[in-house]
Amino acid sequence: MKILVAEKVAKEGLLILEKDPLVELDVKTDLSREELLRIIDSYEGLVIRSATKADRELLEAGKNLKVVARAGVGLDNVDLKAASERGIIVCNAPFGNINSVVEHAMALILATCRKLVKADTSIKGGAWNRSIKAMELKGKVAGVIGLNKIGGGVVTRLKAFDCEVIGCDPYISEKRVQDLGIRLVSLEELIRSSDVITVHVPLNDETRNLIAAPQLQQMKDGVILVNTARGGIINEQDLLAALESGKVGAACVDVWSEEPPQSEHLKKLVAHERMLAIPHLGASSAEAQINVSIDVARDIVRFANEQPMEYAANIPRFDSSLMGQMRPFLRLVNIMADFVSQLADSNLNKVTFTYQGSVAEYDCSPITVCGMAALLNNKVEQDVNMVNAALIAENMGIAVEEVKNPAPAAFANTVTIDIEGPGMRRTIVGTHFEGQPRVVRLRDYQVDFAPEEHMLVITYQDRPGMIGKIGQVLGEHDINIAAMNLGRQQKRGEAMVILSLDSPVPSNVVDEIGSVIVASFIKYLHVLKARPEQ
Ligand SMILES: NC(=O)c1ccc[n+]([C@@H]2O[C@H](COP(=O)([O-])OP(=O)(O)OC[C@H]3O[C@@H](n4cnc5c(N)ncnc54)[C@H](O)[C@@H]3O)[C@@H](O)[C@H]2O)c1
Ligand SMILES: O=C(O)CC[C@@H](O)C(=O)O
Repeated sequence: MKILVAEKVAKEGLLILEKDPLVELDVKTDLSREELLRIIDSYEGLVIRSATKADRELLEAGKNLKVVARAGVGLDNVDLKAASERGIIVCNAPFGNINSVVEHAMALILATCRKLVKADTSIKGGAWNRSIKAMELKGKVAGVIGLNKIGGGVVTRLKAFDCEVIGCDPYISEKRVQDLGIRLVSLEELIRSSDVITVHVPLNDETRNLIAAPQLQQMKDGVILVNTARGGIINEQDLLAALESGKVGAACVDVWSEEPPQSEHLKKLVAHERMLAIPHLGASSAEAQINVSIDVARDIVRFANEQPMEYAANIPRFDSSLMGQMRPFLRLVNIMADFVSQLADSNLNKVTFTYQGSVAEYDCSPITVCGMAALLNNKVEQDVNMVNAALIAENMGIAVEEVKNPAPAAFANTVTIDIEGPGMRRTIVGTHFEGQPRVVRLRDYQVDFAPEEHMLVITYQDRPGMIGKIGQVLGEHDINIAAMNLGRQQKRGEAMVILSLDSPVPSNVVDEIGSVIVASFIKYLHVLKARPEQ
């Protein structure tokens, strides 16, 4: 798998990639956008930081791309929708640089309160200005917007400075707020009451311009504002105006809507005397760079080795503590979907995944998506995976339903896939027994077989000698039967036989068996997903 590392990442991660025999590594960190667009189609993986825009244009040019790894937290420079449509997995390193940014935010809050940069510039200019007045945090109100990883870390540090910390985050749990031990307030209240405001939310349509002229207007006179999250969350033009009017006492910005800042208003903002301007250095500690580089490298190696990735952002995944328990169901549903999709010869209108037993107590969406991917892979030209399965089903007008029933049934846990199309319905029920996937119902027949790579499914009118005839035809063509399962509802009624074979069954042999026993249905299935795991 050819991987392009397009931005500088720490050597610790590169070493991990170099060591993996399945990875071929190219480190090219000085490419222009045009050069990158020209060569990207020869790579299956791309590693970036925040400077490379993995937008639709780049992802479309990367015809062979399978994974884009962002060595850092923010995914705002990656078009997740475009990646998902193309089945490209996007992963990041959501934890590796958190501590670095938390400490950075604290350093900037303190440096701004203490006017340290002004003091430094003044003494370096030969002055001895002891009239520079700082503001203490003690006794002040510090407002933290966004209370998860970085915001939460900033809250804990701020509390050590004896200030009242208040926070705003409409999506955080009560438990998290209790653990942080702060007062949760509305954005309006935070804005009105805080002496210092620090921003830690992602940049998206909801948070772009979260703080603009109307909010700045409601703030306390002389408020201190710090943004280490993303440029654009605080409207930069409005911030400049508020600094100029004196409404904002001082500001510190680490992240910019344009990096590096080029436009006139940004240059003016950078140059403002009460602005501490930083060139996006939140994650630039030695420790953070090693962490994120290792995190993305490990995920790429997992991907190359067909192991579940830890930090894939556009694949539904289990909590890592559940992975061991749930992985057998992924294999089971993969095999069942591969099997049953080959029994359906018309378009699909609806697919229902039913989970019965204790498995239904968990989030089953990763199993459903995995099953949909296996189903659709047999139906469409495009390569379908867990990233694009839901989108492709939606585009094809296939309704996907998930039903969960935790009540115990005959088997500890079962998965049922019902597929429906015009005048067609197929049902398969599976479980795993002693660690092996088994099919326990097909249509309305109770069966019990372990799916294998080569299988024959036949229904016919039950009468003596039929099994012998099937065996004879297969024998004449040197096809060995590995296992046989017979399902029947009543004596001499319709019977279903499912054969596992050691080799493929050519279509002329299928036709011959069909005519010898006058089969009402016969189909050879090549169940690729049932191949033994490596
Ligand atoms: N300066 C840097 O170098 C650097 C490095 C890493 C991350 N970051 C940025 O820091 C920010 C925070 O990162 P994180 O890892 O803590 O993210 P996170 O996803 O862990 O937390 C974000 C929090 O913001 C909350 N939120 C979302 N919308 C909100 C809204 N409208 N109002 C209030 N809260 C809202 C979410 O509920 C969540 O709790 C991101 O923008 C990220 O890109 C910057
Ligand atoms: O790559 C960087 O240094 C910036 C990273 C940071 O903004 C992030 O989102 O993790």
